[in-house]
Amino acid sequence: MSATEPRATTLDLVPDVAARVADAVKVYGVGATEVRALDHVTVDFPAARFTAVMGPSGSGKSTLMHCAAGLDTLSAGSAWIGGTELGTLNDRRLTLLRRERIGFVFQAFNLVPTLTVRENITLPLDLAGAAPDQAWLDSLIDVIGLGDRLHHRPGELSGGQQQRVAVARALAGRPQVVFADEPTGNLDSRTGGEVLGLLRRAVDEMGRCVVMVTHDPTAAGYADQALFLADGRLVDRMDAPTADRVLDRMKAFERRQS
Ligand SMILES: Nc1ncnc2c1ncn2[C@@H]1O[C@H](COP(=O)(O)OP(=O)(O)OP(=O)(O)O)[C@@H](O)[C@H]1O
Repeated sequence: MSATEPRATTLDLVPDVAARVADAVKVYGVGATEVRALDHVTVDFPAARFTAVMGPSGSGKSTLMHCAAGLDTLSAGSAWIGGTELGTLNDRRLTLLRRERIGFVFQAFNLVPTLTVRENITLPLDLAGAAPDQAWLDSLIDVIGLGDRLHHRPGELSGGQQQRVAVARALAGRPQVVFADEPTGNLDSRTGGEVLGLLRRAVDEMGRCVVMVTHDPTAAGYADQALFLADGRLVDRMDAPTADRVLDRMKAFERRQS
């Protein structure tokens, strides 16, 4: 490619990649306070696959997720959602892309307490002025198993039920990718399992790409692949992880670091 040619902004050769970061570097602060939160990380998040991002506290998991989702910008390298490089977008287009192509699930549920379950689920669509796809919404409501609670407020639901609503909200706009940051961090193991089963169904039955940051080997066991970060670097990955294998790998890292 000549120096005068425009930079490529599509990834046509890899259509099955829903999200990607390439040679990603993120530096916070300057001089003595500089922290290299991501240090040349390249990773693909395939379509219709569930990826768990693991690693010790401070290893860069949230930074990776925030930069991949366009909530934060990279210091160097590129982040892509499908064929769109986020660094080429202005703020308005980035906001639209996040709204239309990405769903988010947070540890703290983040539902609006004054709205009903149904209103919370359709909130992103309402804010975007988009017409809901009724058949899709019906199937989501069916999958989360809260059809009899649609007119309840979040305060009348258990934590696990609230997080199931948050997952439905994340999926309501049929996003290309769902980013989930410790989605089971506030839940006991049984309700956590329900939420993870729901994310799994979003991948298997709805073809979504799910990227989940977690500390929990059991949660990672629901994923198709687990990525391991340490000191801002991608140090390992595991296909078809199980809780036991992930736990063994984490112990091995700890032994190596001590
Ligand atoms: N806004 C910020 N300003 C300065 N440093 C930051 C900022 N955000 C994160 N960091 C630093 O970047 C590094 C990676 O942080 P990050 O939150 O991505 O780690 P993490 O793996 O998600 O950690 P945890 O599991 O504790 O949530 C840490 O050293 C952190 O202190």
